[in-house]
Amino acid sequence: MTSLNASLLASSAVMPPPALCFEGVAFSHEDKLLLGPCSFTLDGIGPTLVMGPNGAGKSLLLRLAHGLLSPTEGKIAWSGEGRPRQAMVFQQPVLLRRSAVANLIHALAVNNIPRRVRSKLALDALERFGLSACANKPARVLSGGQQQRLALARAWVLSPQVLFLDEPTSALDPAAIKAVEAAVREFHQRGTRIVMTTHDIHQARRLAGDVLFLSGGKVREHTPAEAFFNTPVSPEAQAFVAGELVE
Ligand SMILES: Nc1ncnc2c1ncn2[C@@H]1O[C@H](COP(=O)(O)OP(=O)(O)OP(=O)(O)O)[C@@H](O)[C@H]1O
Repeated sequence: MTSLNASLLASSAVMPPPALCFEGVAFSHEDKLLLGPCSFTLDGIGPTLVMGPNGAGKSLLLRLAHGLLSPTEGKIAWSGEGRPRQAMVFQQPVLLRRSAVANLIHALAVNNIPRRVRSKLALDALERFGLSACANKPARVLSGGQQQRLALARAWVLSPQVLFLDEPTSALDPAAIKAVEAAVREFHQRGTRIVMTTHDIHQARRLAGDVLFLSGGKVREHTPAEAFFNTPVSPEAQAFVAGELVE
């Protein structure tokens, strides 16, 4: 491990992950309210799993939190000073037309990591994610599972304090899902705040520390995972956990 990663790791091990606070946040488009207004704070250890039916507003919530969209009302705040280091992994990985290792080196360069350590950090991350043999292959010819692991490796090299994952496993087979879930756990153990959407209730049971449940653009419930799965309170969450078709 390089001293750069070691020092980032040491700092994230002692620091609790930054808390995320939505205060009356809403997002409208062409006068149509799509999300909120919603207020909640993610200050537990997580991982936070964001669940709800299609169109509930899960991706919008993640994009707002990550800063890809601005709320039309309300405020999004982080504990600590400024914005934390954060990364996002999407359902379809967004990779550059270059080799796997070059994708990681590019991410390090964009984040001002010194040139002399970039190759070593990139190769270490590829090894960590079982991608050493693919280092020089074009990223876009990798399998779906390999591409998703590459997207995770790219997040990993940046030692994010917060990682958003938007349905990262919905296009993957069971073996690839297992690899992604193992990586999510490792980020979490490293002290990264995880906020992840999924449609897979079994996956949520495996990973969640707390659940944020949305339907119709509203946050219906935000509770520890055990309470959500055993004693959901809102009628929408009760129906969802019971396996009924919720709109
Ligand atoms: N940038 C945008 N501008 C306008 N409308 C949007 C935008 N992003 C999403 N929407 C709309 O907002 C609603 C919520 O979409 P969102 O993608 O957040 O749902 P979701 O819960 O993630 O759904 P799914 O489970 O199908 O991915 C949808 O009606 C969608 O069409």
